[in-house]
Amino acid sequence: MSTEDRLTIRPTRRPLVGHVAPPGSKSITNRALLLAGLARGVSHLTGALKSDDTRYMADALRAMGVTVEEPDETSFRVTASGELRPPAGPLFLGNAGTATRFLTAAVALGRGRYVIDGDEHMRKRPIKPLVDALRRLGVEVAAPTGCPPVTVDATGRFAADRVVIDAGLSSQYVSALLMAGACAREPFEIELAGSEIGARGYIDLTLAAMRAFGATISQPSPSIWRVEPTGYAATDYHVEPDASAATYLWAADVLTGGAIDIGTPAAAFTQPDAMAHAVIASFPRMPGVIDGSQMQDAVPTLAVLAAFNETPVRFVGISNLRVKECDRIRALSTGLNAIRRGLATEDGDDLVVAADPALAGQRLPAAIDTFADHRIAMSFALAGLRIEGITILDPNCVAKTYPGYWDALASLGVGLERG
Ligand SMILES: O=C(O)C1=C[C@@H](OP(=O)(O)O)[C@@H](O)[C@H](O)C1
Ligand SMILES: C=C(OP(=O)(O)O)C(=O)O
Repeated sequence: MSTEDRLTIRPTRRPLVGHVAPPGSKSITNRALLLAGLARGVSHLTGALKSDDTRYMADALRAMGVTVEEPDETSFRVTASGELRPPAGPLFLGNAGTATRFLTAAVALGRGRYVIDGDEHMRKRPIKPLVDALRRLGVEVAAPTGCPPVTVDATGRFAADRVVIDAGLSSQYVSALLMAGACAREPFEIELAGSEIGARGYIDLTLAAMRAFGATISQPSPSIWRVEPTGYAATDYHVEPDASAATYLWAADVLTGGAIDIGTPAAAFTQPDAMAHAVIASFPRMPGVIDGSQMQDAVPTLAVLAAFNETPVRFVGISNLRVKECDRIRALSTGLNAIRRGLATEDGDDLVVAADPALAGQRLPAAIDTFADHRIAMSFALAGLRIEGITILDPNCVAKTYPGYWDALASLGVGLERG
């Protein structure tokens, strides 16, 4: 392993104080990029995230004939014809779940062959429910493993005007169908199989972005959405900061008794992970049971914070953390137990964190395997603020959604040692 592949955090002896703005929201940037790519005309996106996940989306759109320019570090100018042309080769989307799922549905209304592929992690993340739904809509789709690569042979239309989808594994399947739906020829209905869906807030983000690009959606019942066949209108769109990224800064603040100003009040976020702010604010008296289903990407942050809580915390409603960038329940229990054996237990799909405020100030050398998962890297860095000897392996994986994370910690005075 090269020295670039490990980063040791030096515990901070003083409260972290300063101003650090999280980057633009990954979820909203990738929605806005796609919708701008499906619109006819020129859209300007500001406040956007530039990271691996959004680069994969932008490059995929470019490969399909959309002009995506980058006037500055937080803006995109997207010029599109309203059609995604078949690319010359497979679209490689790394481990970007949003780009992979959203594009799979969007290209199903293109004309020709599109191959959606990703890295070895993405090739283990399920997409079968979305593929099956597209097949029921008459689209020729093949995904032999139930995960990418996905080959779509599209004819420009859906053969049916409604589809039922099981979104138990990922809400992104519903968001993908909703965004594609406005480009169908007829009004299009999407119904959830079962009323449960993790992180419904992501569907609300999708609807808000679609409406900003001119779509009309109604909701005849909590589990049915009707999308009118309006297509999309190019527009100027501002992306709010990333709430999941904000959770690390909120947690760093309470862990060090600091005063970190992230520039956006928690109540101003529209993303689901902003719900984690109230839980973080309750530290060191976090609740005994935390339902992570509606703020899934914040669970790694909360789980590492829980290690320093006054009382144990059980995380429930998190089963689909097993099919994120890695099996996050396993990665969290592995990392916490590497710090101190017995600190975390997997109980079925629950994660139980045995809190121990006395961890703070100790030297407990641990090399944290991040499993190439940005959120595992970013959350375990929080442990390093209070415990001496925490080394993050593969720290550059934060580039998926927050390339400036280590610089942000350094700007607050956190000591970081490469190698
Ligand atoms: O729609 C979105 O932008 C997202 C939905 C969630 O995924 P699932 O719907 O797969 O749970 C979340 O974990 C992911 O980071 C972003
Ligand atoms: C689950 C995540 O990402 P995605 O599904 O978009 O790859 C995440 O960012 O935590």
